[in-house]
Amino acid sequence: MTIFALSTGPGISGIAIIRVSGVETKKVIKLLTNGTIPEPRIATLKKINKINSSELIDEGIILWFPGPESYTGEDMAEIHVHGSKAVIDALHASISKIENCRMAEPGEFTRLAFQNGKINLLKAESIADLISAETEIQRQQAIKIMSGKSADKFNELRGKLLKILSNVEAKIDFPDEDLPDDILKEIKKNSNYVLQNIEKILDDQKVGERIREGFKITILGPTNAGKSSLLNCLSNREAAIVSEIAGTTRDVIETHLNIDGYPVIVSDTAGIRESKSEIEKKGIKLSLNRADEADLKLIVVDAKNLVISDVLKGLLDQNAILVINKLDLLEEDIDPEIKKLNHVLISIKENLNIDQLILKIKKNLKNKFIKNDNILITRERHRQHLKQCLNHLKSFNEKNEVDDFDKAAEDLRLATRNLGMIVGKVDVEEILDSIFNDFCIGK
Ligand SMILES: Nc1nc2c(c(=O)[nH]1)N(C=O)[C@@H](CNc1ccc(C(=O)N[C@@H](CCC(=O)O)C(=O)O)cc1)CN2
Ligand SMILES: Nc1nc2c(ncn2[C@@H]2O[C@H](COP(=O)(O)OP(=O)(O)OP(=O)(O)O)[C@@H](O)[C@H]2O)c(=O)[nH]1
Ligand SMILES: [K+]
Ligand SMILES: [Mg+2]
Repeated sequence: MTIFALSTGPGISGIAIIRVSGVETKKVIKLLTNGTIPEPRIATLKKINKINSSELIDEGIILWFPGPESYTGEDMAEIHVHGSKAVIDALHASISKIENCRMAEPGEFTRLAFQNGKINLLKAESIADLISAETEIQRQQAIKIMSGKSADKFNELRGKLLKILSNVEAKIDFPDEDLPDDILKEIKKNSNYVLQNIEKILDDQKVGERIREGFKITILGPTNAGKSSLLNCLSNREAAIVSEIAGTTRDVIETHLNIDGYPVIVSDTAGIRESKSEIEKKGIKLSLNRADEADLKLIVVDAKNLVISDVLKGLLDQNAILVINKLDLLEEDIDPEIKKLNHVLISIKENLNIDQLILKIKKNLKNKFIKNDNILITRERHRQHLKQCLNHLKSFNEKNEVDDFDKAAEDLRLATRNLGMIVGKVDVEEILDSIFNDFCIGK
């Protein structure tokens, strides 16, 4: 099957690129240009006609990449045309008429690249991350993984396990021969090395995932404290409705920010109070769920009504900042007990001390992004495989008895398999759909 898709973004653009991959690629070029195949990898200007007609669609540039030296490893072509809906539609319609040509699924070009051994699974995922990167740090992380350092590390660890496995299997094949002491020592050394490396990689404060998905800040507090006002103030736009009516916000409202290159998702939530309204109660439940997931909580309270409920007290941990708002209305001193908490006094109305709050947020953020190791886990999938690997390795280490060699070998095989799945070295067919469905079309 030959696939094709628009690889540049949708909407009007100066130029659009349609990519083709598969055995019929040459035929597609010939039929569209009524002519010869350009020199490989040389941009060549051509008149592009409707199939089986001399009606001109557009003048465009054709790039011909004969397989296997192409992105997917198959024969490929790029057709660069003017980026209008009409040109793209006409081109799509023409290519669809050619036998065995169909529109590509999301991520299908990259899936082919993986299946044809051009790239490993980590690289495929990081290409998707690079395409959706919005901030500098997200771009750097994606490029780092694309360059292959993490994959090298996982392959190195897997290699060590395979080495152990071959020794253990030798013992199973020749049960009468004891493993020499130096080999037993080597096995112990290597399995501990892998174990410690994985433990170190897992002990990462989820930095990689935070960079990929965004650092989660949740605004919480009693009704009318100014939570929605704070969201609007931080994101510089009217994202949420502000009113003097208590209970205005019911749903969670999110905005995406870029703070010094760090991706941040700020959520405004329903004010927390005793409520009889079923809708409001649902909103409050959502607020508390968000509090659980947050990397940082901004607990907003009204300076003139400084009672902190038990629920809010429970949320004031080391990942929380107490934001005392409406400083402009404050007449008396603040309770010294409250002053002991990690707090900041602001007025959104008078724009007082907002910079202090942002500084505090940045400090918290930067602390969370510190990481000494180069190996970054960017997805839950990687974490799960590493945890499984660790469990099997621990179970392997517990088996010292001579009779347990069979079971030990099985533990090792499973540990090795889980490491292999991260990079895509072993059969991962069942997880490919879920990985590539997140891609955009044309990639
Ligand atoms: N026009 C265009 N720009 C693009 C891409 C593309 O496909 N087309 N890319 C798409 O991702 C990225 C560049 N990545 C690419 C990766 C591999 C090959 C490729 O043809 N690889 C062959 C030959 C390698 C070589 O000659 O060095 C191969 O791996 O065998 C092309 C682009 C970004 N820019
Ligand atoms: N005086 C004063 N009023 C403020 C300040 N910040 C917000 N307000 C007002 O406080 C009221 C409530 O603000 P909101 O942002 O809607 O409060 P909220 O916490 O989102 O309220 P709910 O969504 O109902 O829980 C509005 O009338 C705001 O204009 C401030 O710094 N000073
Ligand atoms: K309100
Ligand atoms: Mg609100």
